[in-house]
Amino acid sequence: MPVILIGFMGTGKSTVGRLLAESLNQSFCDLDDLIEKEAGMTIPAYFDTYGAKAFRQLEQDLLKKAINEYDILSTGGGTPTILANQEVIQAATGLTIKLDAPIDEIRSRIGDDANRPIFKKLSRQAFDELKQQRDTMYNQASDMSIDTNQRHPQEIADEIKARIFQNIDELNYASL
Ligand SMILES: Nc1ncnc2c1ncn2[C@@H]1O[C@H](COP(=O)(O)OP(=O)(O)OP(=O)(O)O)[C@@H](O)[C@H]1O
Ligand SMILES: O=C(O)C1=C[C@@H](O)[C@@H](O)[C@H](O)C1
Ligand SMILES: [Mg+2]
Repeated sequence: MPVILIGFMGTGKSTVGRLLAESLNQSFCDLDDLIEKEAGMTIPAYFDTYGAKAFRQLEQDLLKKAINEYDILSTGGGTPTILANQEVIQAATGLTIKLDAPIDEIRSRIGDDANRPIFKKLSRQAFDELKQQRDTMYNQASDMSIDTNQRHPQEIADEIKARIFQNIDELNYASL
């Protein structure tokens, strides 16, 4: 069953997705990594060179491709904020899971990581507001939400694994 991880930047989508794929021995794609590979440059360099609109278009094109190719897909923090991407995610047959964390925990996790152009450019207040605004979209696009605060990424991957097996059991039971 394909798993799509969504959520605000710094909630651990890339970290947990990788661990989950390793533990299930399934294929994994990190959409941001795929974008960087395809573009031949880092995301901040892509934003600086081509702008946010071009970035979102490339992200959308690669989301459509990757969603059918991989078992576990970690999206970028902004992926579900685009309507067309929400539709692609909702049309996928797997489980879409929102990862979450309190805003101060997110701030301390991403700290001065220069690889997140949106974080770098926003004031503290604007960053808080962006999370609130985006949370509504993540909630709409996901089947379940997991609070990652004070939890090791491996523990979160294990919880997702348990939820996947629970889901498969329920589907099998329903088809009896
Ligand atoms: N559960 C956790 N507890 C503490 N630190 C974490 C946890 N999960 C991830 N981290 C750390 O937080 C930082 C951001 O994690 P990660 O890159 O996985 O987030 P992301 O959701 O993929 O962000 P983005 O949307 O920007 O791609 C990393 O330094 C990672 O090691
Ligand atoms: O929150 C966002 O809009 C982003 C998050 C990152 O994963 C990258 O996709 C990029 O930096 C944009
Ligand atoms: Mg990531």
